[in-house]
Amino acid sequence: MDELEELRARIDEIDAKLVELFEKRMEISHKIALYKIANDMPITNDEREKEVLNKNIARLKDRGFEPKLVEFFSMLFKLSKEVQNEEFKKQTKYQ
Ligand SMILES: O=C(O)C(=O)C[C@]1(C(=O)O)C=C[C@@H](O)C=C1
Repeated sequence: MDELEELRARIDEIDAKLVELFEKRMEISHKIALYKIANDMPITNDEREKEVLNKNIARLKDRGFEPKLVEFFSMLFKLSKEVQNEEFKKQTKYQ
């Protein structure tokens, strides 16, 4: 295998793990939506988002990636809240 092929094979392995974890995160976010609906809570919790973001920034070995990680988590929160919003809409439709 030449170098590019090898590097792409490593990216493919990482992507497979990312997809698995992404799907798990979204499923848990969906469960959180059900809890929030049952307990009359809002979708967004800015404090929790800050906490999650800071905890994960602290895990970086190379702080140069911090702006990229901030973007990555902003996208995760956005998609997570979209999943929750879809559930909220479903539940309020027939009430
Ligand atoms: O922890 C929550 O309350 C969630 O709904 C999960 C989550 C997340 O995706 O991490 C999503 C929305 C909130 O604004 C905060 C965090």
